[in-house]
Amino acid sequence: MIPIAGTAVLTAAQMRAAEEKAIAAGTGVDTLMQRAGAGVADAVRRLAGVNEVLVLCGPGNNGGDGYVAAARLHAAGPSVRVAASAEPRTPAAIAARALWTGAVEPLATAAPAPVVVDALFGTGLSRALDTDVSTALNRFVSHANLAIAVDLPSGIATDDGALLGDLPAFHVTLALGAAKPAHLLQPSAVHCGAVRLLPIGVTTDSDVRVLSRPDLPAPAIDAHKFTRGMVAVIRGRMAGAAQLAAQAAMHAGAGYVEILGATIPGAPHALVRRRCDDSALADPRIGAVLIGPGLGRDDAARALLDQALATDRPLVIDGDALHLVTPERLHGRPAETILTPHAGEFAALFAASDTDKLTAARAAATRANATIVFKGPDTVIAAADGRAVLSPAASSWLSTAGSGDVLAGAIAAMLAGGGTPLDAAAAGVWLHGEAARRLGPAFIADDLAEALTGARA
Ligand SMILES: NC(=O)C1=CN([C@@H]2O[C@H](COP(=O)(O)OP(=O)(O)OC[C@H]3O[C@@H](n4cnc5c(N)ncnc54)[C@H](O)[C@@H]3O)[C@@H](O)[C@H]2O)[C@@H](O)CC1
Ligand SMILES: Nc1ncnc2c1ncn2[C@@H]1O[C@H](COP(=O)(O)OP(=O)(O)O)[C@@H](O)[C@H]1O
Ligand SMILES: [K+]
Repeated sequence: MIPIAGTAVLTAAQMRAAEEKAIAAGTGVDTLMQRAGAGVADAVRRLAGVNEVLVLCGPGNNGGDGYVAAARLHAAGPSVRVAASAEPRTPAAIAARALWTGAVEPLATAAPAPVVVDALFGTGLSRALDTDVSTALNRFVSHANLAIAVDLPSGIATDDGALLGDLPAFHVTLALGAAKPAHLLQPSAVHCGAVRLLPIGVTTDSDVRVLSRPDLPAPAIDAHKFTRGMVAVIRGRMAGAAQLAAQAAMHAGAGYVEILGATIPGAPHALVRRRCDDSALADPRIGAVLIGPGLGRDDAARALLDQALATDRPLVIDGDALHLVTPERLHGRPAETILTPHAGEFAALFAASDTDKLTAARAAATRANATIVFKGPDTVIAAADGRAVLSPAASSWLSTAGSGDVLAGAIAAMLAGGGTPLDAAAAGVWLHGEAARRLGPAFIADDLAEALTGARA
C-alpha cells in the first residue's frame, strides 16, 4: 500500500496491455489475481483490525480479486462474509471463486458489516450500474464504518472519471498495478477517498503521472538574486492582482521580482517597479514574464499583451489575458509559454469540449504549443509533447478570490528558476496546494502567497 504521488497513470486499455505483456512474459492472470487479492487482504487487515468484513464480488476479474482477498482474510483470522452480484464469468474469477469455501450471499439480501470491500466492478465496467446493484452498494457503504474499493469504486468510468450510477463515497481505494485517471479526475476522484497503490508486479509506463513534491534545493552557495530567477509581472487595471502574483513569486523563491507598470501604493519594498516598455521586457536576465492577473480586457490590455507576446522571454499567461489571446498566436512563440486557465478561461480560449479534462488539456497544449495548467478541483497539467501531470484534489478553501493570481506567480517563479515548463508548472501547483494545506480553513489569497515560503521549506 504505497502513496500514488509521482506514479504512472494508466487508462483501462493501457492497463490491459501491461497485463498482457506480463502474461506473455510468463506471469499468468491467476498469478496477477493472487497478487492483487493478497495485497487487498493485507491492506484490509491493516485498516479493518478485528471488525467483520463483507466482500462484495462481481462477475469479472475485479470480483476474482475479491474472492482471493476474502479467502486470504478468512485464513488470517478476521470474520469475513461474501456477497455477489452475479456468478463469476472469467476463467480466473471462476478459479478464485473456488478458493472461497464459505457461503456466497445474494447482494440484495446480505446484511451490512462494519467494513465493506467493493470488488464488484473495476476497469471492465462498460455501462451504468443496474439500480439494484447501486442500491445495494449504497446500503452497504452507508452502514459501514469503513468502505474500501478494489481498484476503483464500482460505477466509475476508468478513463474519464464519469459516474455511471448513483455512487456512494469510499474511504479508501486500492489502485491495482497503477493509478487510473478516474482516481484523480472529478467527479469520480472525490468518491475514491484516499487512493493507495498496490503493486502487482506489472511494468507500468505512461506519459501521465501523479503530481509529486518537487525537488527544489536551496540556492547554490554562489547564488545571487538573478541566478535564482527574475520574474517580471505586467501590471494592468487591477493592481492588487498583479501585486498578489508578484508576492507569490517572491515567496516561492524567485530572487528578483519586478512590476512593470504604474506604482502600486503600499507594495512591498522588495518589489521593484519599472516602466513597461520594450527595453524592460527585453532584459535578458528575466526568466519569466507574467501577464494576465488583473490585466483588464480593454485596448490598453491588448497593447500590453502584444508587448508580452513579442518578447523572447518565457511567458506565463493567466486571467484576463487568456480572453485576449488565441492558440494560433501562441504557436510560433520563440520561448516557452505556460497558460493557466480555469474552466471558463479554457472554454473561452479553446472552445468548450465534451471530452474529459485530461484529453482536453492535452489537445489544447498541442494546439497552442504551450504547457496548460487546467485549474480546478482536479488540476491537469499538460505539455505540448503529450506528457501530463494530474494533481490530487487540493484544499477546496482555494476557491477564494486571488488564489489563481498566487498560483500564476508561483509558476512564474519556478519557470524563472530554470525548470522545464512542465516541471515548473507542476512545482507551482504543488507549492500552491501545500501552502493551502498548511493554512487550513478560510485563508485569503494574501495569506496563501506568504505561506508559499513555508511550503517551499
Ligand atoms: N489489469 C491487470 O493487470 C489486473 C486486473 N485485475 C482486476 O481485473 C479487473 C478488470 O477485470 P475485468 O476486465 O474482468 O472487468 P470487471 O471485473 O471490472 O467487470 C467486467 C465484467 O462485468 C460486466 N459488466 C461490465 N459493466 C457492467 C454493468 N454495468 N453491469 C453489469 N455487468 C457489467 C462485463 O460484461 C464483465 O463480465 C481490474 O479492475 C482488476 O480488479 C486483477 O485481477 C489482476 C491484474
Ligand atoms: N474546490 C477547489 N478545490 C481545489 N482547488 C481549487 C478549488 N477551487 C479553486 N481551486 C484552485 O484555486 C485556484 C483558483 O484560481 P482562479 O479560478 O483563477 O481564481 P482567481 O481568478 O480568483 O484568482 C486554482 O489554482 C484552482 O485550481
Ligand atoms: K471495485
